[in-house]
Amino acid sequence: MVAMKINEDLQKERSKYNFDVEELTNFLDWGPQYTLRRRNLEQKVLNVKGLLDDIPEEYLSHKEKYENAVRKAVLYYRILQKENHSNISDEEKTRANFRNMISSAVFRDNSPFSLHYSMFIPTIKGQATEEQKAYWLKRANNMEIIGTYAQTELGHGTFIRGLETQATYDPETEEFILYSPTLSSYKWWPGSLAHTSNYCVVMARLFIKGKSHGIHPFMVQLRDEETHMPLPGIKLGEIGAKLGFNNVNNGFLGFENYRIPRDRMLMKNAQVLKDGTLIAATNSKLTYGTMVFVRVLIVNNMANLLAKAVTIAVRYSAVRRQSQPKPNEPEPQILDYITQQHKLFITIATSHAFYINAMWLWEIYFNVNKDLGAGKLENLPELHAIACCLKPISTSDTTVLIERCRLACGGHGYMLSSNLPQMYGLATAACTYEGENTVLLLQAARALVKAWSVRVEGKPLKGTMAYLAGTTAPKKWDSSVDSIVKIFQDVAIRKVSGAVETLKDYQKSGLSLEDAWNKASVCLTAASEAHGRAILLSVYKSEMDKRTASLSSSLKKVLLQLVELYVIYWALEKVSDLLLYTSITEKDITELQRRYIGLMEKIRPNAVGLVDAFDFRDEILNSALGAYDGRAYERLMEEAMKSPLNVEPVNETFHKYLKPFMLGKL
Ligand SMILES: CCCCCCCCCCCCCCCCCCCCCC(=O)SCCNC(=O)CCNC(=O)[C@H](O)C(C)(C)COP(=O)(O)OP(=O)(O)OC[C@H]1O[C@@H](n2cnc3c(N)ncnc32)[C@H](O)[C@@H]1OP(=O)(O)O
Ligand SMILES: Cc1cc2nc3c(=O)[nH]c(=O)nc-3n(C[C@H](O)[C@H](O)[C@H](O)COP(=O)(O)OP(=O)(O)OC[C@H]3O[C@@H](n4cnc5c(N)ncnc54)[C@H](O)[C@@H]3O)c2cc1C
Repeated sequence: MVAMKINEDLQKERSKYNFDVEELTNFLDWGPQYTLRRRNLEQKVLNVKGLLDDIPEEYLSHKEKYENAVRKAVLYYRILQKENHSNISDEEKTRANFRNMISSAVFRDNSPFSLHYSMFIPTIKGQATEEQKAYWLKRANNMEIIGTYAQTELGHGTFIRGLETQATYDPETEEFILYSPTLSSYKWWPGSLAHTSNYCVVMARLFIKGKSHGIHPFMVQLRDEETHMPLPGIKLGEIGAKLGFNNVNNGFLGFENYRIPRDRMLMKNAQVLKDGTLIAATNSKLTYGTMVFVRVLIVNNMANLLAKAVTIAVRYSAVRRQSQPKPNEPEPQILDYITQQHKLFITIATSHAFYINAMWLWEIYFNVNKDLGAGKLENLPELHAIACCLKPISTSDTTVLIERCRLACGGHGYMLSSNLPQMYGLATAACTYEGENTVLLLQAARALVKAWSVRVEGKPLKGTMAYLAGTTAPKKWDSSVDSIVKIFQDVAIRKVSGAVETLKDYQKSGLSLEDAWNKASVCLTAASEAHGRAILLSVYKSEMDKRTASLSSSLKKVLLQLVELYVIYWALEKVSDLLLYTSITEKDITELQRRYIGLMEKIRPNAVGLVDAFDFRDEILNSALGAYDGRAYERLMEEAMKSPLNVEPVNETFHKYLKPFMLGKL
């Protein structure tokens, strides 16, 4: 094997760590056994020939990009499918996949099968009867069929109750007739829908004997299994080029009186009997189950995206030298600039905070899911409320921080070969999909307003809302990490009480609840954000205290420095709230700022170690700037040479246009 030549600056950085990188990797992976599993899977995938692109995706046309993505998806998912067949529970599978990012070695812009795994299979699991599962899950797991989740329509994404696609039951033939009555009722957006899937779960409005019974899921065959032609009555196509997700084959779908048998309605929660009798679900929101599952997944996914982005930006910042602050001294590594550390170290800490919160959220999800299996629904609203805070906060923070990582790489960060712009595209999509962020914060606000009325009635509050029973009196400032975390709860109490007051005031002025809600909605989303931040901070702190107990003291110290950095960063970001609701003074704020700078100095020697511990192989980073060896300039040049424009020294446009133009002939 040829020894890898490592950039000297990076080599020096790697001699400075004061913790064990492998120990941190194991910690982030949820245990060493999962590190091993992840690495084995990565190796298996990377051993497959033809999976990695010779020509970068971005030089392909829209059509070629899709075709190349499908070619790779087939090779890639065959391996994944074998892994998923191994005999482990969903809970175990989740842990094993927690930091699985190998797909980003294969696709920079997501995959045409991602909806099959992230939504189609989970919907069958969550919405189908045992009998339906036995049939459909087997086919889906074997990838005999490829599916997607078709909910959003041209006219409605957010407002599910406004969906127009009709599923009318015909008791004569025991069939549902699917119909798209308007242009706005066309399904629009589902990934894989355009040319990849041959089946999908369609969310449609159920009509029985002329009466509407709300939205229900239906398993629908879209294409002939042999020829892949759209079936008669199905209108399918692709929605066109997007900011990102260009491998994902998002499509549109309309129905012209398309008939499906009765047993194609997924009937775990609600059933339509042969004679058209409807047995309604115990809770109509059970139909929204897949969305909750994906919202939970997203927090973990954002932690992974951030980890990748910051690995690239920190390694690049260690090899990049710029400016000359001290005369006659060499140009410093840009990582030594405090402003650069301010951009990057919070990104490392945020990734940890999201990992820890995602682990915590997964446990809640699995417990609630077990309860649902036993017919117990009482913890579902809380899970929904938490997901409606953490999904928006994690996606919007990730979007901001990936952009910050890109800016931290200067001009080179603007190159697609850095992979940072594509990661931005993936993160910002998540602010919209699976429930637009503002809309979800407003859902969480409903739960908070309800909780407030429970408090007013003097009844106990449960779980993540229990702290809302605390006093609304101004808080004495105390700068210990534990106290600041607690103060974020106090800020949330004040914001919730303020939002409820605003809402009530508008109602008292004569507005309807709906109009008052609309007028108070900026305060309401701010209250939800504050509640979400309070959860994020307290879970990060308390879980880290718990989980680091068994770690070496050196690693524990580094991890707790990041917790402190995160807490102080947010205290400074939200200083206006602290000034409003606590006794914090200008002197306290200056002290916090100094402490924040001091922490960055402590973290600085470990910066490269911290990102190395994310343990992303170069293929996964897929970036000219972030490779382990730090040869950023060489790779930028290698990538530039892949540009199709560099194939010939003179482009034909010279003869066709430039020359005649310069000679005044054009
Ligand atoms: C295991 C293996 C692991 C490995 C797995 C494999 C790994 C794969 C790799 C993974 C990588 C990860 C990345 C994935 C990539 C994905 C790609 C992109 C996918 C993008 C897909 C999409 O983008 S797909 C469409 C999503 N489209 C929405 O997301 C619509 C939002 N819109 C709403 O969601 C509703 O429209 C909205 C607003 C609630 C109002 O709904 P509405 O009008 O019916 O309700 P109202 O407002 O009237 O009422 C509200 C009352 O309902 C209660 N409630 C409402 N929802 C509830 C719920 N879910 N559960 C319980 N309760 C609920 C609430 O708590 C209120 O309760 P209360 O009344 O007591 O206050
Ligand atoms: C990359 C990508 C992939 C997707 N994949 C799928 C898929 O596989 N399957 C699928 O079914 N769908 C998919 N979607 C669709 C996605 O779920 C919707 O776009 C999303 O739910 C937002 O709905 P919308 O587009 O109707 O936005 P709108 O609801 O129209 O939002 C527009 C604006 O209106 C505001 N707004 C809307 N309602 C309210 C309200 N009640 N109060 C205050 N403000 C409001 C929003 O905050 C936003 O600012 C995908 C979308 C994207 C971008």
